[in-house]
Amino acid sequence: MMLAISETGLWSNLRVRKSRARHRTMTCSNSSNEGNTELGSVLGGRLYLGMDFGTSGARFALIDKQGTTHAEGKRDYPLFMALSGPKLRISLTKLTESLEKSEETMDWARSWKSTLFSLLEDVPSHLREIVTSISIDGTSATTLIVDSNTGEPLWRPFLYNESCPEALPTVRSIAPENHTVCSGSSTLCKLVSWWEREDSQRKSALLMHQADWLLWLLHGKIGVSDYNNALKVGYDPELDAYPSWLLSQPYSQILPSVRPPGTSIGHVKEDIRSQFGFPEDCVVCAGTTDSIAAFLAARASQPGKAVTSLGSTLAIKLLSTTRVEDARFGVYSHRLDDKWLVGGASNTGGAVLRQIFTDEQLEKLSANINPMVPSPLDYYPLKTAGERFPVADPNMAPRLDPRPQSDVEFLHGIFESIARIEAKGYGLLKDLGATEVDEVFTAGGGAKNDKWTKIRERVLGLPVSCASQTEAAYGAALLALKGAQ
Ligand SMILES: Nc1ncnc2c1ncn2[C@@H]1O[C@H](COP(=O)(O)OP(=O)(O)O)[C@@H](O)[C@H]1O
Ligand SMILES: O=C(CO)[C@H](O)[C@H](O)COP(=O)(O)O
Repeated sequence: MMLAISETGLWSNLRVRKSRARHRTMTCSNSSNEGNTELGSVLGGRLYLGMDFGTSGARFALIDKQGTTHAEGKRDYPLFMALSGPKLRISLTKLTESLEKSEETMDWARSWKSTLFSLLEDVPSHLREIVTSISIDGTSATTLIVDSNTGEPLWRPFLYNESCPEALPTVRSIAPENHTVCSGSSTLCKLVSWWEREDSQRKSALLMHQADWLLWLLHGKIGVSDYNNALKVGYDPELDAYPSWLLSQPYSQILPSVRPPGTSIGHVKEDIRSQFGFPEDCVVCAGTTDSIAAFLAARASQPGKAVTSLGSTLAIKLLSTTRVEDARFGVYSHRLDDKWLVGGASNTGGAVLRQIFTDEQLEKLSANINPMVPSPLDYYPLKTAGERFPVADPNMAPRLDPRPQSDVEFLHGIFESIARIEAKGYGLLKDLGATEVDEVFTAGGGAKNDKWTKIRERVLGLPVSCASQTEAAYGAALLALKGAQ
């Protein structure tokens, strides 16, 4: 039995394109998006819906064939606690303790499902009627083990940055040396960890990623993933198949099927279609991961161009003609059509900032930073112990001292230290043989901080600019557009 402690799905930043109003896409340069705003003039009369399920909240973007945004919105994840059985009569103290440990007892699947349907409600109903296709990106390696008959989770989800090092010896014994799955936070380590812990439910179990499961709620064809989300369970996007060393394992029976991102999986289920007023021909398309969606949104198409997602975490993606992977450093390559998105994801990033400063404080303090003067402070900003990239060390400790008296200096030191991690990441990709980076675009909440951008330009020694679009949801909408075509 589930007890919903509180539903805090806050409605924020819903920006609907008003007829005859000028619409402003969410860009760093605040360029406006000129054009006839009459609904009837929506190019081709059809719209494409992308949803991004990030670390701290979810967003949607609704675009037309030309890429013009017609509506966008955001929801924070509501807090559902998975309290069951006699604990229902727990004391307030126990409940408070549970809330404090909310990450362990949070009912994430219920929160994501609730957020999905809240976001669909937030899409203006008159626009929903002309939505042709939908796609979703989710945090990479966020893993659900569900009942293949009902889709109900059999276990709590393993989050993207969760590590299962106890499974590493088994995974290393079957995978090629330094393969992408040879990291404690890989999906395969999470699968092996569950498999070795649970034998009663193996027969009906099915592995799905966060984006796969949310898309399944819309199309109803269980067990379909994409080759970006499936990379970290061991899918080989070059072979376009699971490798034999994985298929020969007993748990390969619970792996999902895999499609290229953006390909149509099927029509929206009838109950969902009638509940939200989607047209009969509305299709649901295979998704991707959040940092790849952010890369797609930036529309960087030449090798050497890169996108740094400065969200709760720091994920870098470099477009390369060569594939590179080395789990010792948390480096792997995603396939993007005929090229490779080489990169990795660090646990440093905005989540550390959010532990210390509010967004308003970040704005105020940043105004007093001189980005051209290097900070002498040498931190390794992490929320908790454990790092994935450019060092794969599940025990790496956060380093955020000494803390200076001045919060401006403290924030400057954090920005500069994260910039150094970013620079180390790009340098590592070059050393491992990837195409050398020549320009970095930025996505995510940190993209709007001009002072941080200047610090990063100085530390990277490269031009750093704002992506024309900064939202992963926009990238997911481009996938939906691709799927419809
Ligand atoms: N002005 C700012 N300067 C730097 N970082 C910021 C600023 N405003 C918000 N952030 C950071 O952006 C992060 C949220 O970015 P977002 O892309 O929404 O994250 P995610 O989707 O990964 O949850 C927060 O952790 C916050 O600390
Ligand atoms: O940090 C993350 C969540 O925000 C993910 O790890 C990020 O998506 C990087 O993974 P991938 O490169 O597979 O997209």
